[in-house]
Amino acid sequence: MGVPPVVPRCAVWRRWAPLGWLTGCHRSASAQQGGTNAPGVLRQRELPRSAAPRPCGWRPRSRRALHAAAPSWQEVMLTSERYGVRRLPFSRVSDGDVAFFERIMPGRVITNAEELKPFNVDWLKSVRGCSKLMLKPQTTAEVSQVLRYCYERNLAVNPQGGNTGLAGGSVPVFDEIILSTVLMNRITSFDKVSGILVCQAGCILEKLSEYLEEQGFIMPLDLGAKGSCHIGGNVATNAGGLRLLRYGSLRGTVLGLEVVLADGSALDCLASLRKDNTGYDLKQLFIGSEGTLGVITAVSILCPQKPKAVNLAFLGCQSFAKVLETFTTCRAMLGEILSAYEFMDEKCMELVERHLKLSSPVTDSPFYVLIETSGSNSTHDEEKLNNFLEQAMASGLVTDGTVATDEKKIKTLWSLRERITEALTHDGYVYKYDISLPVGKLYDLVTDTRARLGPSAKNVMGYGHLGDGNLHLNITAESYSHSLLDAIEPFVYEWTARYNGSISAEHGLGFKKKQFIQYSKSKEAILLMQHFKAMLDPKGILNPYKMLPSSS
Ligand SMILES: O=C(O)CC[C@@H](O)C(=O)O
Ligand SMILES: [Zn+2]
Repeated sequence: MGVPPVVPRCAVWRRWAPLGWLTGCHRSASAQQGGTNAPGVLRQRELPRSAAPRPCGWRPRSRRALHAAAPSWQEVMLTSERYGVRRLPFSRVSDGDVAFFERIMPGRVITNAEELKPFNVDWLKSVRGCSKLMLKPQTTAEVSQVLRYCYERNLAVNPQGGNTGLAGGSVPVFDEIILSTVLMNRITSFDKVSGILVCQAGCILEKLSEYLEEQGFIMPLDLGAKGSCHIGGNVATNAGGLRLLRYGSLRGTVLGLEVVLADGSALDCLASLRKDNTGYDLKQLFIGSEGTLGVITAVSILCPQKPKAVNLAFLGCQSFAKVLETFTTCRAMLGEILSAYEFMDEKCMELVERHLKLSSPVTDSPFYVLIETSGSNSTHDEEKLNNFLEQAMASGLVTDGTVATDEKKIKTLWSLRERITEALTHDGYVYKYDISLPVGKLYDLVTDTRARLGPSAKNVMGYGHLGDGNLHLNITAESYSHSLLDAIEPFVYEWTARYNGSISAEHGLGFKKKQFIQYSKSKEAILLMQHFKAMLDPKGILNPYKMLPSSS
């Protein structure tokens, strides 16, 4: 990637370069990033240009690379041992069960222990189950058959998409049958007039994005795990991501769902309507239910028009107060074209540089912000952005920065933020907290946690979706330790509850946070959730040990 020679380099303060240039003293990203995760390499368009519905189950881009670099499966302690969990009295998978599944989906029944290993461990290598069976249905009818059988036999089931979850919700705790959506990867329809996409649950988010982009649309959500995560898993966890500020949450953009319930009955709520006020909105029950109420098999989702002009500014700020002020200023000055406002602290930058060999495009600062604009008129958008940047500069809100309009350069800048999670996995064991807070208090939690843990933590850092009031507080240590965990929890949850925050903004509760739900939900609300669970899944076979605390 060439840097325009006319741009002043490495000055203490640089003038803003014309939009579309990456300014400053960063080294060539293409020479340094390498690896299969490098932007541009990973997001090559693989889809043919035809608009016809097609499967979208291409090989995920990033999980392989990450798994290759991380510790081996055997090093991950069994969840049941680490957390002292007792197995519930479900039946155990018998040879007869395997024979039944082989009959209904020949060749798509995995019992080989080696093959099963990656699906028993989460992406973070923090929880591990010991499932002996994975099933790969292709149709809703097959999911129905499987669940009907499991329900009768009292066999526990762990629905699994791309296994990119960060709260331990996507892998078994014991020997639950893994019900993978990996082969449910067909796009059913896309309506260019309404922008409504209907697809199976196992479509990979990035493949959907590529498919839509060919037609002038985008997915309303975007996240770092896009190369592996499945849309069904996104909906099941109500994933937020980088575009929520602009397009809202999946609770608004998902228009319909098809779900198979625990007893195998299929619930068709796959509406493709913007408006539908006929009775309770049942699909909302399954959005964010983390596979505990039903298995999502198909999704109908409203997709925005692809913006014609996208700009990304990467800026350095001297304090968190300036990060906040920059946000209010840019919201006021950019208005409708603001599409993302993300922040990261200097620790995050240090770790992406050290572990991923990415390079910062700006001079070292205590905080960095990424501001994305998306609009339909590049002249108008650039003028607005320039005005904002001049003002931010003149008033000392930001002390350094760079701007990109070129798609490749935008991706390079985004990767500094998107790949923090990956960088942290190379730093040791990661304790992960995904907190919603009043935005003004967001970084205080990082500072207080850092002060509390002192040298017992290797690194404590904060980043996230500032525009959504969502902090990702991450703590690394050489290895997992009970005593460090005890120092963090419930401290972080109590702190969050004190400011009426949420202990899970977008990652869900999964296995790791289910016992702490009471910090964010009232007793009555939890009880009602348990009633819903008991009504829809009376035997509790769907994703047991997750999301809700045990009622006893
Ligand atoms: O790793 C994390 O804590 C956050 C992951 C993801 O939600 C992100 O925003 O990058
Ligand atoms: Zn996030």
